[in-house]
Amino acid sequence: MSAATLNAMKLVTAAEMRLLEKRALESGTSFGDLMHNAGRAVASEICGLFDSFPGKKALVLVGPGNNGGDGLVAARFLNDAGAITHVYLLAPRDPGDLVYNEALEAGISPIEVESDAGFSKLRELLGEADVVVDAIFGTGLGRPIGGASAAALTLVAEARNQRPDMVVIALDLPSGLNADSGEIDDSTLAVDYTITLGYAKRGFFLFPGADYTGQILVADIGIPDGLDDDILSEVIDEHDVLSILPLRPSDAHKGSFGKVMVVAGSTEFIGAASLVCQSAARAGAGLVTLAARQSLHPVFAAKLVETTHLPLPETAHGEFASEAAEVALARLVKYDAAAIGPGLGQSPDTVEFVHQLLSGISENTGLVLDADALNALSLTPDWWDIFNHPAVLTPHTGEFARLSGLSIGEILANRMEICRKNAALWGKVVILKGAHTVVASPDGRIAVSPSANPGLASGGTGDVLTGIITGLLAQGLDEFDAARAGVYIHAMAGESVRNNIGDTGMIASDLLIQIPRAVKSIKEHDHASCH
Ligand SMILES: NC(=O)C1=CN([C@@H]2O[C@H](COP(=O)(O)OP(=O)(O)OC[C@H]3O[C@@H](n4cnc5c(N)ncnc54)[C@H](OP(=O)(O)O)[C@@H]3O)[C@@H](O)[C@H]2O)[C@@H](O)CC1
Ligand SMILES: [K+]
Repeated sequence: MSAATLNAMKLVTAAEMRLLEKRALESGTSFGDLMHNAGRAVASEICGLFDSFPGKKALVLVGPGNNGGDGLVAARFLNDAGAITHVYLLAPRDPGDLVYNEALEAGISPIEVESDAGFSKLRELLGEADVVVDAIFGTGLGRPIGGASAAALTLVAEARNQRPDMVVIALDLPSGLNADSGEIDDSTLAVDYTITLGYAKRGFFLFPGADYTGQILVADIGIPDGLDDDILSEVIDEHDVLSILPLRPSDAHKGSFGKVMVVAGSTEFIGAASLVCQSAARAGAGLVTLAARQSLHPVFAAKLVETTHLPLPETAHGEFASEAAEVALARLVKYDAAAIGPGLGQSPDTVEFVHQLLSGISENTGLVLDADALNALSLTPDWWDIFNHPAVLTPHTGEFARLSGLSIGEILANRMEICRKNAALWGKVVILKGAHTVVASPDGRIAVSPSANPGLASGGTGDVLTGIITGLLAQGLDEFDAARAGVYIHAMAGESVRNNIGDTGMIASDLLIQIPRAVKSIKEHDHASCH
């Protein structure tokens, strides 16, 4: 979770970055200052990566636009810091270009792109460089990369394979990575570090781009404070989570931490209900009750000893009886939050049961809908016009496709933007699960998980997330806070398991005991950082 160590990290699109730049200029900062700050900050970050920097060999690949301009400034500061610095120009710079002339004055002799296809000079430099900076294209890329720039990037990738010690840095972003969608160009480099200017870009947390950035470092380029209040996307951060976690007063009793009802499980999917109940309790809920069909009760009663039980009436065929929803609703008025859906199945009687529950549930009950509750909703066209209870929806990509009518390809092409738009349309907090899970609020806020853990791609881990969020809702958090804190705690629990056993063979039950440990670690981290 390397990104989690960064301070609250806002995420911008290329258009938002241009807007922030415009605001900075309007508030009196000059573009020259921004570029100077950018190049200096990048050089300073690079120096900090080495125990001793003087004498190191730095190669800066410079493109035609302002990203290349930043590269020229960075080269000057790397030179000042004692590096043997070479600049390789992939396109001619304007003779009147200030930063180009400053580089010349500092004694740097830029090397013009070679006209022969062999790139012998570039190969020679790559054979020796300790650090290579990709300053070819930034947010202004307008078409696929071709010609000398593509060839140069390919040569860097080859050199990097031969000399793994060589450190490759992307300035602002790896050339060819789309700042908004995370799409990449064929020649985009998978770098060791991305030193990004002012703000991290959304595309760093979207695939395939997320696999290309290496560690992300955000360089301060002097955009004045207070200009980014309307930037609503960010990476979920430990300090934010700490600030929203419920307090645990010493004189608490079980009622202090809220009551959760879990409506889940079927003959086929027994385990889902257990995982939700245990996760809600592990997230701190005071009391968890499982409402499941009565014939399943003996199994659950043996397995879930801390949970209380509400057996629901069923038919002779093992389906929910028509009065089952009424029984659940009568009890639900005493509960603070409910999780509905995991492992319920999709038979017509179950769908009818879910519809009855959702149409009768009180506004005061915090609600998390997952799995078969989402599938049941999807069966009603324009379901969001009818079901207007506030709720957290936790779809994976397939469930999101059913809820929205979009194809999986359309969703994967821009998960953040799609999630944001649909959260607004549906009037719900929506969690689009996957690597770098996205949480979107109807008011436009987006929170992204810092974690992409393949170990979590196994059955039941989503049920654990649902339980955690419902447990947090019961303790009084609002939907968006419960969702982002829940996603973060779930990710931390997953990282702990991965650290212990690796990313293969992790099972959802492994996460359970890690939930309170994750909460403890968040609280202790704050304690440590205060002293
Ligand atoms: N925002 C901020 O606050 C600050 C931003 N800063 C920096 O500005 C960067 C954005 O700069 P930018 O707009 O000049 O774009 P950039 O990526 O350098 O390239 C554009 C050039 O490339 C060209 N071109 C495009 N595609 C091409 C292709 N496939 N193949 C060949 N050519 C291609 C295009 O020319 P054209 O399309 O007209 O042919 C144009 O000449 C940003 O990433 C950051 O580093 C800082 O300096 C200061 C503060
Ligand atoms: K770049």
